[in-house]
Amino acid sequence: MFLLPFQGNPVLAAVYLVLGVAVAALASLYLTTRRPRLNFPIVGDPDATDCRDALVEGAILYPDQPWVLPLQDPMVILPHSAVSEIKSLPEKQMSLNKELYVRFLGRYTLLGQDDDEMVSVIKHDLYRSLSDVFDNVLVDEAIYGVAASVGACKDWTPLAPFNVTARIITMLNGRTFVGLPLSRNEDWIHSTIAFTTEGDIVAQSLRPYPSLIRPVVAPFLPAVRSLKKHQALVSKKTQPLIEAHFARSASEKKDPNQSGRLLSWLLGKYKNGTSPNRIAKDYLLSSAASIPIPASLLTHILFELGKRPEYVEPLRLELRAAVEKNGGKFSYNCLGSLDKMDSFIKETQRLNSHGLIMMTRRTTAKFTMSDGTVIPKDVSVGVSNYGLNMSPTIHENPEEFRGFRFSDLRQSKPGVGARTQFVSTGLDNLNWGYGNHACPGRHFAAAEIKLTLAYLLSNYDLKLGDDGRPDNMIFGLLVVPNPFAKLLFKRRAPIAGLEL
Ligand code: HEM
Repeated sequence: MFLLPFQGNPVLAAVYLVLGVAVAALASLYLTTRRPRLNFPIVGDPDATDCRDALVEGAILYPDQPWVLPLQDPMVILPHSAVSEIKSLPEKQMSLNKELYVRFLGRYTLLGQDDDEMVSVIKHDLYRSLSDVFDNVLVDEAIYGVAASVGACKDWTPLAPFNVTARIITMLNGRTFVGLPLSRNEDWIHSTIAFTTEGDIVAQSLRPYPSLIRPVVAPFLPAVRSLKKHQALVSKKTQPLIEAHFARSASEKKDPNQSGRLLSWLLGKYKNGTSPNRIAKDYLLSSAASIPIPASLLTHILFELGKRPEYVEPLRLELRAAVEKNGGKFSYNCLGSLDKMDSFIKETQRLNSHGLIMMTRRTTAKFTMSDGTVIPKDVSVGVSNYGLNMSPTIHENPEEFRGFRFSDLRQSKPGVGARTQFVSTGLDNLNWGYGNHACPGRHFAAAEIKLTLAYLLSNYDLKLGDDGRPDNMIFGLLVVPNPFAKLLFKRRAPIAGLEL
């Protein structure tokens, strides 16, 4: 019989085990740090947590050529002119999913895993039915969500706006995606929000380990276990809905009042059936895209309104006029009349965009740019969004917050209309991305944000606390509002047609 050298000797076995792990760690370290050689200049401090200075410096030093931002996983910053070259490239050339999977450790966080069915449902079904979903599902849920999340506030009441907006957005999404009663289930709401915020903690806690070691370490990390728990809960709670869907007749499935339309559209894509785990994954991936970013933007909007109370009355006047014009009722029809609100939201996004870098992709094949520059395979690339949002050639006095910048522009320069809407995408506006991956949920997001803001403005006064408008928090490429900072809310007499 073949005998292993340590058999029967526990001390030797332990030595072999330690040696084995060390060799695996070294091999893994070698493999993970063995990156394609990048012959581009490096700009910025590898230890900086805020890359804005590097983006400004890089744009001055190398406006027309790629340079490297020395993140832990370095990123090649491409010149703005590259946007039109990369915007429509297929996954086999440049991949958004691969970038997400590698940068955010998708094996553990799910990010970057395949969710084509869900993307298609958001891009096509949800977009086509938006006005119907808005009037029959979202308005009712906004009334419930705002009242339940902000509360009575008879006197000035301090609340952390991110908690409020994340709950409201989660309820609006949930009502559209899975319907009542599940969408208001507290465990469901908690797990959905927690999944989207804890993913980053998982990525951060696992990133320092070499990739071969991560599967060994991961099961012991509390953050990873917690993420798995949320996944399991969503999977368990979705199962009866999936069974009910497949048991319903074709005519029942077409019922416009049927709850949880998005789930129904999604299940329609899985003609040969699917599993609760797969649906949970689709749902959680879409939640990662559709909860933190709109909730953060709404939070920034509330902070900006607290800082600039002079905008509140003009926005309320516009709301009142829109509702009156629409027969005293707030519905999807009103959104087209909310020109100032659209501008205020877009200006807030411009100065607080969640991404300092956009068009982030990973090359899945060698890529030769039109000027002959070669980007090797397996390289992370992106374009400075901060540079565009702060560009004086695109925005007059870019440092200045002008809430009605875009509505004024639309008035004074007829013809710029479509390009300056909040939902517009373009070469000069990457806040939603651009090209084949441009955010497919942006029309839905804009509708949710306007709806929530309308009910908040109508029913509450708000003001900043003594500490003023809190600074944003910057983590590498990401900008988030301070989730702990508070705003004060107080109930007011509502605008007719926008009561809670
Ligand atoms: C203010 C809110 C939002 C912002 C600023 C935003 C922004 C973005 C950006 C920048 C991208 C990447 C585009 C690219 O790299 O070219 C993206 C992708 C995506 N977004 Fe959004 N998003 C928002 C809300 C939403 C919502 C509400 C949904 C779902 C209903 C959603 C679903 C998605 C999906 C599925 C993708 C991936 C698209 C693909 O793989 O092709 N987003 N979003």
